[in-house]
Amino acid sequence: MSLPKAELHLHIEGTLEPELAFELAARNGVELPYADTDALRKAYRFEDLQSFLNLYYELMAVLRTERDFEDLANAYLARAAAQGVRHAEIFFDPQAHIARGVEMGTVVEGLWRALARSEDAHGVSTQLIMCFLRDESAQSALETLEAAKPYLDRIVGVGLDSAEVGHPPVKFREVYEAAAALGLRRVAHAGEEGPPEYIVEALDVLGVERIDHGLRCMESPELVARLVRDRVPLTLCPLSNVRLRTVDVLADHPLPAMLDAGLLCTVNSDDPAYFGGYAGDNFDSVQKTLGLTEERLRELARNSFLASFLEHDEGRRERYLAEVEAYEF
Ligand SMILES: Nc1ncnc2[nH]cnc12
Ligand SMILES: [Zn+2]
Repeated sequence: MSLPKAELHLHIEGTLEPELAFELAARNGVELPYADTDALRKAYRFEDLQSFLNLYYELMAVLRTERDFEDLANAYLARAAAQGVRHAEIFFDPQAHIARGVEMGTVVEGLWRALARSEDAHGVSTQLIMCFLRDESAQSALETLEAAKPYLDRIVGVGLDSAEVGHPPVKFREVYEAAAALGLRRVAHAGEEGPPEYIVEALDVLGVERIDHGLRCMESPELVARLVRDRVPLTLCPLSNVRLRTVDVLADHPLPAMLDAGLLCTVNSDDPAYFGGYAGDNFDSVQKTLGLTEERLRELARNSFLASFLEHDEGRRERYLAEVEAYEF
């Protein structure tokens, strides 16, 4: 669906399509333990978040040079643009690269080469959000923030991702305080597999402005009331939820109930190469399977721009919002 939208929950490493993975593997002399792209695609059957993360981290071995990160981001931006994405706030996972001997500068500069010409090349404005891996130590997150200091003009905010359960937001209090002091915006994954309490903690302890996923807020009417009252955006990823078995089938997804409750929901792709669709595909799926009306779809698109970090550029936000209103289904 080409309805104009902002994508606010997108891991750039999760856009690595099998074809590009093999191309980069050949370019860098990296051996992949899969015979071909078909064999790799067959591995895309996940039991839960961890089983996905295992493959996600394994395939990152092919990303080694600035050019690799540039090619990765360019491929994503072209696909996103074709599905109506007008603005993308892009997550990246520096610790997963630094641990393999790929420096912060290689990652950020490589991504930046694509992002810097994205508006001209694809008509998509962009921002970068650096995520901390929550299954790594708090000390490692602090070191990562330190390593990012030379690149802060290219990074709008920080996020928190990877294996959720057992790694509550409070573990990262210090690094989020330091990030806030540096003027960085704050978001965090919470309530994907973890309990509603993690959402509360992300808000109260980490001071986040948006919750990534946040699905499990629906278990707490009190929390829903708070999220509605404070207009806290949730960056939902319906196809991801099905593939990672957070919901059994898309028809059971709580998105309609969440919209009815007055939550500020957005629809995003998370790791589109792995979960069967980009942003527009996610919109198509919820329209078809959940029967969302055109007015609801327009609301989701509007929300995506309202929840974006375009604050410094109100003119642009207004232009995007006008495009949403003018869109003809
Ligand atoms: N859906 C997700 N949840 C947590 N960490 C992630 N890293 C990449 N995708 C993720
Ligand atoms: Zn995610």
